[in-house]
Amino acid sequence: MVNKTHPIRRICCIGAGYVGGPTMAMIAKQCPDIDVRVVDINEHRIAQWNSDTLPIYEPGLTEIVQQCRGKNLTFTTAVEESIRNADMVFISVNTPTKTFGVGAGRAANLEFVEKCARQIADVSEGHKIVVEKSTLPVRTAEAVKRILSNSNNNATFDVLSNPEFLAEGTAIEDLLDPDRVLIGGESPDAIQALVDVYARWVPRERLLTTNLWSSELSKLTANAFLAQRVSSINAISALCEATEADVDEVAAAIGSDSRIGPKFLKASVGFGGSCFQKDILNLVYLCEYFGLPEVAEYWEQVVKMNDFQKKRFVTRMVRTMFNTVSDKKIAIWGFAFKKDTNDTRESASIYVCRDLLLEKARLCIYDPRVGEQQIRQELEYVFAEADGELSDSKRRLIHDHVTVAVSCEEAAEQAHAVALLTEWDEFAKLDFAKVLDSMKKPAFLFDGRNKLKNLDLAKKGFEYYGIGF
Ligand SMILES: NC(=O)C1=CN([C@@H]2O[C@H](COP(=O)(O)OP(=O)(O)OC[C@H]3O[C@@H](n4cnc5c(N)ncnc54)[C@H](O)[C@@H]3O)[C@@H](O)[C@H]2O)C=CC1
Ligand SMILES: O=C(O)[C@H]1O[C@H](OP(=O)(O)OP(=O)(O)OC[C@H]2O[C@@H](n3ccc(=O)[nH]c3=O)[C@H](O)[C@@H]2O)[C@H](O)[C@@H](O)[C@@H]1O
Repeated sequence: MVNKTHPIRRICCIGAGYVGGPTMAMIAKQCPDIDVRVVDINEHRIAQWNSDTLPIYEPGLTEIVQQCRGKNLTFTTAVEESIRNADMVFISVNTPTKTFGVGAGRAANLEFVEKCARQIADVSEGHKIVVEKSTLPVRTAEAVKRILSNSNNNATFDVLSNPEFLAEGTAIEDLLDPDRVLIGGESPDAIQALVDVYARWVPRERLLTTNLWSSELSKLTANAFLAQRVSSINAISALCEATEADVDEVAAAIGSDSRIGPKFLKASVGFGGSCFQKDILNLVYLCEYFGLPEVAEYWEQVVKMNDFQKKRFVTRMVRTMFNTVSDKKIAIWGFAFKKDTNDTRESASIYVCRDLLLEKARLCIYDPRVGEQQIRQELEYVFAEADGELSDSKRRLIHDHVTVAVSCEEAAEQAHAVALLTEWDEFAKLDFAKVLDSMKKPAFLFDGRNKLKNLDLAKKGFEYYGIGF
């Protein structure tokens, strides 16, 4: 159906999530001659993509979607038809950590990727390029190729790996001006076809081409290195608190060494997000699988340090508040895993809230982009048993001890403490005299992002504690 060296005219992306949606919107914007179809089995999500309120919050995304939707960008549940008509099919489905069976808690669950590959094999005709956009364990393309080789209609395929490096909250900036786009593959024609798509707006020298396995492994490695930097500075933050050093000063001092660099050295209550932990655990699993237990242990420490940092934050709160937070009202400012996103997956807030609830604190949670239902779902999920069931006692604990506020001020009203857990800019713009006035005294403020550090809140009457000083 498609000549191997033809330019790409029709793209189908399976998975309308945080990656599929923005990535395809950017391709549609930059390539008006390419018809881009984003498909998903989740009807609700597709309906949201077709509405005025997109399923994900990402600065700049709505404008691009509105510009292209109805022209060369379509969101649809017509999965098979869209695959059949495409020259190039991106697989951008979720690859969560396995929760059952072999590799549970570590390996990536590739069920959804495999289903996509089977569906592509079933419905395709002629020749197609299949692009792995999801983050996958190294050597996954081998399995994808084997599945595709059993096509119903003798279709032929090239498989490429094109991992995505965007960060949430800055997805549009990252897609518009990426440090690099990585394309791994075996067929020079297929690689060139994808290079030609990105070359419409990304300078050629930033389009890196590698073999399949390097590309797959580079994605896991990039996330592992990034997360390692956060865990490293967080480890140092604990030492700073014990020694009167200031972690932000240490970060600035080491970051000005050009070999270290200043980015990703912000100490925090711990990294969150759907990928860092998942991808490192996946790397750990792979290392164990390939008989490299020392390498596995080395990387696992990054996740352990992150867990320690979240626990340490709660322990410090409890100790500071006279060793008990039972029945104390604590305002939680921020539930998303970072600012400028509505994503709460693996957010440090979830774990801080869980541990405070186990101490029987009363939580009043506010996040500018996360609604009550999502907050309650995350808390129910974190308290669920291994079989996914929530016990009555835990349901009651959440029900009786959690309220959700519509503003920071409301959350802080009559609170014994505030815990700032997401670095939303609006938190630094509050009238802190008013906040102080409304709180119980001493008014404790635990800043898990050092967001308010420069506001001299200690001088203004708060008992102010940050990270790493
Ligand atoms: N969230 C992020 O910032 C980044 C994520 N990634 C990777 O990209 C991949 C996707 O991540 P997200 O977009 O965050 O996931 P997501 O969970 O937001 O979206 C995945 C979508 O795929 C759909 N889906 C699953 N199976 C399907 C099937 N058989 N047919 C049609 N639709 C199907 C789901 O319904 C869901 O809407 C993951 O591998 C992730 O590790 C990579 C870079 C950044
Ligand atoms: O594969 C992925 O999913 C993506 O994961 C991260 O992106 P993301 O998780 O969206 O956001 P980051 O900006 O990396 O932040 C991750 C977490 O680390 C925390 N963080 C980050 C940087 C820092 O200095 N300190 C710190 O605590 C953030 O608050 C957040 O909780 C990577 O930055 C992306 O390149 C990658 O594509």
